[in-house]
Amino acid sequence: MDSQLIKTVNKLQDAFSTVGVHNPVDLPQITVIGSQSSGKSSVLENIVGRDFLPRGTGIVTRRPLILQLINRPATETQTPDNKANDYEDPNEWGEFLHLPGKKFHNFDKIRDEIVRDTELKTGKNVGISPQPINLRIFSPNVLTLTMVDLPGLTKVPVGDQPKDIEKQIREMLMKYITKPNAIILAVTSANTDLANSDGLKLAREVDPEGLRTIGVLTKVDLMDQGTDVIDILAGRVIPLRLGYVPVVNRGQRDIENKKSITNALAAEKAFFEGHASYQSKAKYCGTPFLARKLNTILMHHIRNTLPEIKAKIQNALVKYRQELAQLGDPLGDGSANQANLVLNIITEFCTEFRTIIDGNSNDLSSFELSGGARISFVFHELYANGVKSVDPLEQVKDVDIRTILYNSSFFKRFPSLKDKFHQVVLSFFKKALNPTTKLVSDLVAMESCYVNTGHPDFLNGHQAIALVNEQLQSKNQSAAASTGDAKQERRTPQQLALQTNQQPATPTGAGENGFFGSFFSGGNKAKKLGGMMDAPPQSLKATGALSEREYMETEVIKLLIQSYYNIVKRTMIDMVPKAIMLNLVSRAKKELQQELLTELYKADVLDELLEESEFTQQRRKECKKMIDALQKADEIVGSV
Ligand SMILES: Nc1nc2c(ncn2[C@@H]2O[C@H](COP(=O)(O)OP(=O)(O)OP(=O)(O)O)[C@@H](O)[C@H]2O)c(=O)[nH]1
Repeated sequence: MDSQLIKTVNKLQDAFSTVGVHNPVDLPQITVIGSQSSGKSSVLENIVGRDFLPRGTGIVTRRPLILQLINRPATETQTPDNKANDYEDPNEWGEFLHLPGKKFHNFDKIRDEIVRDTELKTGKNVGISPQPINLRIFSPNVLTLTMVDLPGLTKVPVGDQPKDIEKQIREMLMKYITKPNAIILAVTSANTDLANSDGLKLAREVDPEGLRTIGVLTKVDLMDQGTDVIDILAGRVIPLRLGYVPVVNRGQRDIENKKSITNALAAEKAFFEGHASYQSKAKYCGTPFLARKLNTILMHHIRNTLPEIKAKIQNALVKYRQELAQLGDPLGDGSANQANLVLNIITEFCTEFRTIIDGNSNDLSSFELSGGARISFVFHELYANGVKSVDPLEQVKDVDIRTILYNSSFFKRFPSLKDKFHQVVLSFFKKALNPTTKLVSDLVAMESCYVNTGHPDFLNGHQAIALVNEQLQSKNQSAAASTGDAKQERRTPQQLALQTNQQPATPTGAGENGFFGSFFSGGNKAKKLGGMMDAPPQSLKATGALSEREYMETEVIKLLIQSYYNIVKRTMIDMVPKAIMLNLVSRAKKELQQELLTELYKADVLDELLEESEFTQQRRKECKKMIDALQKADEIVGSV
């Protein structure tokens, strides 16, 4: 049952390794970290009992190695205890996930394959890669256990290694050890100061209380005479809840002399049993104890986390199934589905378009805003205020955003359809824009070619003169206040008449066609503005001070022009949005759908339009793979 649990997690690990995308379930595993040359590979090899890891200088471990050890009782004839590394034991073999079905009985070949596949993914001797190598070792001599060997923490890049190699390695290790279900095996050589241990320092960042970190002290044999690791083991230096295990691996010389692991393990046992400091606790020291301890810890950990893993698998399944449903099924070429799909997209698009337009025209304030902005463009002085008053979110409602997102996800799936849609809609609006622009410029031309002086809102001559007179009077009064009464005496009788709103018999020498004539005569008030300007009553002085009469004439003309413009502005404000509504908006509402149908709903373009984007095809594959893996995982955890 116990090793069954670990095997279950191994199967889960495999199930997710094939997916190639982020594993949604954080599986319990032992991650090995430590500085370079601290002895990580030696510890792993001792646990396995065979030499199979690459050795050399620099960063040897450049990709995570997920090592699954599976205890399997010997089924073949007895094999020697102390075998050479290339001894092909029928009871012991390794299998790589990337080479399914191929059994490696020769452990030298396992090492070669690790080197080969590492170089394949990362290049020779250069970078590191987070893509793991999955190796499963079956043996009667191992305890069922899963460990992840990670690159050693290094300080200085060597050779052509990237300059930021330290950061890259750190980030990769962090990714593994941050997961709450990771048990951290922090390897530190006993002949260095524990406080400076890179592995322990990193572990503390993610596990500050030391709840899921196990310390392994290597090179205990290399410690100075008279020193030992007893204080560390007793938790008096850096306490860890899971404790420390001291080990003795083969030294460099042992490796050069091809000392077998069997002999090395025997030497380790003898070392602890014969050492004054460790003799009494020898059964808590050495590699076999470490392997048993790891097996127990991992098992407990898996048992505790299994319910949570089951729930996570279920949740992830739901999520991926939903996403797959949203991506839709791949469409067979030329199927009736294609035509339906395009028809649906066109209908939905046009319905949304109309809803947005109708929604805005119902909402008077926002309609005025869009109409107003357009008019402001025509009438420059309103423009700035109009633009300033535009609140970009006023017309964008949450539901519109969701609609656009929904539509764009459709379009994300079919990029050609999106391009063609865009083209058709754009050219439709371009076509509709011509008559709209023509209508608006005709409106402006109509206003500029003829002024209706009989318009009920148009200021008449009497009112204009009275207004100017008032202005003049207040101007004179303020001048008199500063220079005495002399100025006031200069007022003409005519001014006085104007001031009392009396109608003078002949306004300042203008004839019947004169400037004020048409207003005072009370005859046909409709006159061409050009005609009014054609015969100015007096030549106005271009320079120098104006006489009061000249001043009055000028002011009256200005007032009349203003009055005329006010009427035109109101007309434009009223008419331009109507012109736009008529030729652009209503027409689009009525005809856009027909245009889209004519251009896009054609058998001969459907295949091209519905070519799915790379993203959709890729993501569908990923989702399917993930669902397969999760279903397998669900079955695996269901069987425990
Ligand atoms: N004497 C002695 N030497 C050891 C011990 N553990 C490791 N070594 C030696 O230390 C060196 C580094 O050991 P490795 O196991 O390669 O260390 P590593 O941490 O895997 O190194 P990288 O993968 O390069 O980071 C080798 O020469 C080992 O023989 C030990 O307990 N005692």
